Amino acid sequence: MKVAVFNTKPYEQEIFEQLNEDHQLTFLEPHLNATTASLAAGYPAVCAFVNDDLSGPVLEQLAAAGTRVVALRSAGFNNVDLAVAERLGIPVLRVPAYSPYAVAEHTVALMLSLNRNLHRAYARVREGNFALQGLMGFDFHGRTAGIVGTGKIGRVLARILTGFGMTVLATDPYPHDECLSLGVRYVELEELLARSDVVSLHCPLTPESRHLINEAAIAQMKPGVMLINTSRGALIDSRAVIAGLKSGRIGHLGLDVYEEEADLFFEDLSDQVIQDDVFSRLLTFPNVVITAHQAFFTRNALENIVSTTLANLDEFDRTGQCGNRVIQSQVSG
Ligand SMILES: NC(=O)c1ccc[n+]([C@@H]2O[C@H](COP(=O)([O-])OP(=O)(O)OC[C@H]3O[C@@H](n4cnc5c(N)ncnc54)[C@H](O)[C@@H]3O)[C@@H](O)[C@H]2O)c1
Repeated sequence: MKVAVFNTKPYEQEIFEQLNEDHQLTFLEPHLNATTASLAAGYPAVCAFVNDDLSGPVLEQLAAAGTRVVALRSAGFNNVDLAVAERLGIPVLRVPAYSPYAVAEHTVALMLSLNRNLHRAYARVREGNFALQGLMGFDFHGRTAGIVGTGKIGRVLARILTGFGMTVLATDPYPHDECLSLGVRYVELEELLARSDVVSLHCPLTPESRHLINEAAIAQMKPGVMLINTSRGALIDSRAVIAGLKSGRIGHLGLDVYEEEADLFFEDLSDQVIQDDVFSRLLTFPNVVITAHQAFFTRNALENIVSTTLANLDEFDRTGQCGNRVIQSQVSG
């Protein structure tokens, strides 16, 4: 198929070129949005990433210019207006799993960095400052972790954290046998928030889960809680989290995602003034570590993303269908 691959970075292009056999791929640097959608004219397939805009108007433009299928290089699809895609007859394909280990391990990297102040220790030692004042952490062993969403990533995290000797609580509308056999106890969100020393988010972003962590949820958390979000930015109300950090209710915050990340992440903005005051405030706290949506970013995961994307396009090209198609009625419940 002729595929317009939007928002390509050199590291992905290299892997696409290694693994592609059958498709005519055109690599485009710009993000997909209402201004750039015209670049896809004449391409039956559009390949897009998490920070591309697949809202209704963009999908309308793509359909009018001949797009027949959208292949996402991601698991999440909250950037797609599925109702409009369905109405236009554009199937949306995704990569449901590429490496839950990559994201779960990055979650643990954030937990350990925050707890042991590695981000501050690294800078201090390079400056010749070998004092320990302010770097004291705590043993994770014996503490309680709360995992919100025990899907593929949450389950890997549960395995790692039980290995640390933590008590693991979880909340998920669909409790999983693997977690139960690890000794994970499923509780309501309120109990999880009240009892956990570490709260880590691994549920999808839906209209229901938007701002799941808001002022009221933060008020229920243990004083000094560590909050980690490697799922989707808008699960957290950033302004409420800033208030929680200022009051000390939140003792540590680790973010790999941010609700307004589309204008920031994946680009080098180091010589520009950041216009987002909420994000800039988050950067000022000593007990906050932010990474720019890199939890997925391992070679294993990228190879899986690319090979599954190509296989999705193959299947669609051959059969007009795809097992990895996102069906709105199956995800909105
Ligand atoms: N930072 C990254 O690089 C990165 C990479 C991949 C995925 N993600 C994010 O991680 C999320 C989890 O991925 P996954 O592969 O484990 O997904 P998954 O679909 O396997 O699991 C999601 C789980 O969340 C549960 N859930 C749904 N709504 C919930 C709610 N309100 N409260 C509690 N649980 C709820 C579901 O029942 C399911 O068990 C994705 O939705 C995606 O947004 C981030």
